[in-house]
Amino acid sequence: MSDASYRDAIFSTPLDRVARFSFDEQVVACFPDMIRRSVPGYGQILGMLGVIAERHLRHGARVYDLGCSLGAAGLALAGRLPPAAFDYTGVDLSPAMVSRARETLDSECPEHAISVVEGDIRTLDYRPAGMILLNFTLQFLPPADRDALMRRLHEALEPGGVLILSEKIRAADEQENAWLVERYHDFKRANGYSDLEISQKRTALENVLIPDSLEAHHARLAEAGFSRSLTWFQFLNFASLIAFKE
Ligand SMILES: Nc1ncnc2c1ncn2[C@@H]1O[C@H](C[S@+](CC[C@H]([NH3+])C(=O)[O-])CC(=O)[O-])[C@@H](O)[C@H]1O
Ligand SMILES: O=C(O)C(=O)Cc1ccccc1
Repeated sequence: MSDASYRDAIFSTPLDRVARFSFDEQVVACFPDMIRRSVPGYGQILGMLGVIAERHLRHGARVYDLGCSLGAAGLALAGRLPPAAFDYTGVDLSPAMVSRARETLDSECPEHAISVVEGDIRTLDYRPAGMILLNFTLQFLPPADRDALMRRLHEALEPGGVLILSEKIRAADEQENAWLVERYHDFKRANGYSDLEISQKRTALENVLIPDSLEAHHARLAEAGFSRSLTWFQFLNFASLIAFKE
């Protein structure tokens, strides 16, 4: 397997039938480029994970990165924290993502305690953790499965632990939502995506990526038992929340 990364051109030519979006080999091969050009604030959020961990993570505690894809959050943490500071477990359902993540993390941060598990975050057996990351992953779960997962994650966190939840969001107000979605498409255009790419990817993501509103996220976190949550980052219709376990 090569570790080359390609420019995302998946939706650049007209497709007879646009298939449901999936995290297959084709997506894995261009994923770093796709996510950086498609998620406003992605790099800034990653950069803050280590900063937040420095303030909130008990020394040596476990960090779960759920839906870790290529392990970018693990790399970001390892770039800022020494090896003894944390024990990283990345989890992803896509075998193609998991094998690439293992290769990258093994070669980029051999000193850090890092493991990557292929599995479904809905059924994983969680061990106690100091920090749980859901960086643009919850949005891909069926909405009916989201509340139960959040309750299990709250249970797995140690007292004083934090959960970081980054998501594409839907504004509760329709007019506000339409403006954010239009400017998001402008953002993608400014990053080199054509109208065809934007519209075919939108079709592929229908009923696959289902955004909630910020209000729904905060309400779910409260119901799961988190004593406090706040939105620490927003750029267009993408946001990141932090939730605290007492
Ligand atoms: N049930 C599931 N169980 C495990 N993994 C899942 C599941 N459903 C989806 N995934 C995985 O969640 C990841 C979502 S991408 C995360 C980016 C990363 N966090 C990053 O910081 O670069 C976000 C995006 O592409 O917008 C994919 O790798 C899926 O295979
Ligand atoms: O590209 C989009 O339209 C998105 O919503 C972001 C995204 C980024 C990477 C994979 C799937 C969705």
